[in-house]
Amino acid sequence: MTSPASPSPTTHVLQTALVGNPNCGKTSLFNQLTGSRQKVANYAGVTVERKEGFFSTPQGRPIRVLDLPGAYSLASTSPDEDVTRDVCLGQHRTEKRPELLISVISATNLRLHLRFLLELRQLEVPVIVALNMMDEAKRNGMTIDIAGLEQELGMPIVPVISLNRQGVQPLLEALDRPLPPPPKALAPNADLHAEVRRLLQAYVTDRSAGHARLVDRLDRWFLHPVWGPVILLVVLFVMFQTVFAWAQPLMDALGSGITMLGEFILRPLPDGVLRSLLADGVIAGAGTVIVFLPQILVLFLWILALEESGYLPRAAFLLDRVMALAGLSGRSFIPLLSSFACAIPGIMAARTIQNPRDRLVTILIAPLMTCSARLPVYTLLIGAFIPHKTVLGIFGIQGLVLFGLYALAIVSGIIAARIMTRGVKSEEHPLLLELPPYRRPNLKSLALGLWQRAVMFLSRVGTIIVSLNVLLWGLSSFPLPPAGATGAAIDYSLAGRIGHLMLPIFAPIGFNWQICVSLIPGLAAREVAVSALATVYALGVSEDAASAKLLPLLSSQWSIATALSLLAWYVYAPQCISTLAVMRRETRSMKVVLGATAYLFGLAYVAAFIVYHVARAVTGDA
Ligand SMILES: Nc1nc2c(ncn2[C@@H]2O[C@H](COP(=O)(O)OP(=O)(O)OP(=O)(O)O)[C@@H](O)[C@H]2O)c(=O)[nH]1
Ligand SMILES: [Mg+2]
Repeated sequence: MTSPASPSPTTHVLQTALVGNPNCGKTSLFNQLTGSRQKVANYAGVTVERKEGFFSTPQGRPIRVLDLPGAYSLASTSPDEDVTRDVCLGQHRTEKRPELLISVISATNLRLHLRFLLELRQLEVPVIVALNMMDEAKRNGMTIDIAGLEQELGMPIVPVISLNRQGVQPLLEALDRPLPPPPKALAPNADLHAEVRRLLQAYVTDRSAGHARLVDRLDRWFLHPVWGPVILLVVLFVMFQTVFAWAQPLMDALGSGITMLGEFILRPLPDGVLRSLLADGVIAGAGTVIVFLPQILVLFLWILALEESGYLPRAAFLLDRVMALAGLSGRSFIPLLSSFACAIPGIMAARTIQNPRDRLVTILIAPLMTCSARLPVYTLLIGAFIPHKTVLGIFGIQGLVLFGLYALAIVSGIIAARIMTRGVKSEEHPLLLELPPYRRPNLKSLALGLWQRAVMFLSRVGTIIVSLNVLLWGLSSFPLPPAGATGAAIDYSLAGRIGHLMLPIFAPIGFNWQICVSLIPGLAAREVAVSALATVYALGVSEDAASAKLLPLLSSQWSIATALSLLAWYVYAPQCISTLAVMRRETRSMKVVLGATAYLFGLAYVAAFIVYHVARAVTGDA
């Protein structure tokens, strides 16, 4: 990654690294300095890898800065903290030891953060202290004698607010001054806790009691043994209801827009291969997936707001007992929760788990958590087969079914983890989780986060989805049917034949050959199954494909048992190459990847089989 100020090769580039406790604002500071947009959220353990960036000071000094995972001390206990320790001690495989450490500490949590700062003194590397979150400190009525503390610690301290560029200006100016000398190391047997207490007493006046009371009052509700879980359930429930309710009008508008655009593009084209490629391959494929953008954005609006609010670690704390049912600890909660956005960051977040067994099991069940790529498949099938009605006046049945699919995945994950951890005794250690302050989500960063998601989704549609779909279109259009053939052309194509060949395996779970065809490109990425179905069905019908809507087609051609079976398949099937690749990278074991693939496909098949046959018995379908 390069920032606007990539240095010229001849000048010396100062090597620096941001070091500090988790959640003190290192990545926020990194983003302000370098203009990048790395992930920031209000809980410990967001950054799990080092990230590099470049910038220059107001006087033009070129600087390379590393954003490091948060650590509580240099005695690392998990794979993410290893990176920080190795870089600081100069033991990292590829990173040289930084010439300057920028120690980030939060003014609102000095008791914890000063301890790590004191530990850095033994490194004998120059340190500049970025005293972050000065806005909150001021709001809470804290006063800090910066000059006094600076003198005592022997390191320059600059107050910063990492929420905007202006707030980090003091640090930029400090970086223009000559490097400070390395601070003097403390005596090897010094009591760091006692030292921190002394420093706080001498230099900090904390009047944030009122603020602390507010946090306590909120925690009394959110962490309450009965109300806590009730609130969590209500939050999740409302979230899934709104995914349907808020997004629907936008999806309808987007759908009509795409149909109009398609007609506009296709009108001048004569019948033939080009028209079919555009209509059945590109427009039917990309169009059917793009309409899901509003739903994905509503889901992410919730996720981003929850991440920033400080609520997530509280939910993890509440669910510690539920996680114990799975043989795991609350530590696995955030990696698993991240997997609801996408399993890839979820699997990477498992680096924050110290216990290797818990880490592996978390990685293995992360793909079961319902990632956002499943949403198009779920919504399409729910839209086609589940009536758009409400029960008890307010709960949409469609939202309920969606909630049910998420719940099924969670319950399955717990059972799978339970089985995997059976017989292997976990070292019992109590859950130690840092509860961050509550914070009102910042509208600008929410908007920015949503924008990034939208760009990511659309570029996925524009690249992987369209290209796979064009490939599928080719396979479904050629070879052309023999002269005088009567059936649909796709029956004679390569894809049609492959679909028919696969049928004996999938017929017992109610899949038809069209679904079989869509499963193949759907192996690369889940949403592709939707665009692939659109193409296969568009090519199979005689009227103009752009007007052939997938939803009514499915509801008229599939039985509800088939639809439910496919939904069950999608709860489990590991249809995402990138997830498997990240699993391989994080566990460094092909055996784990193959095992995970086998167990997930096995589960998918069994679940689809049961659902199909039960649904047929219930609906009286022949
Ligand atoms: N009010 C306020 N909030 C801040 C400031 N700097 C960061 N934050 C918030 O603090 C939280 C943590 O920020 P991050 O930048 O993700 O922290 P980090 O140190 O990189 O955390 P890890 O990667 O988990 O170690 C987020 O909610 C930020 O929005 C600040 O100066 N003022
Ligand atoms: Mg970070």
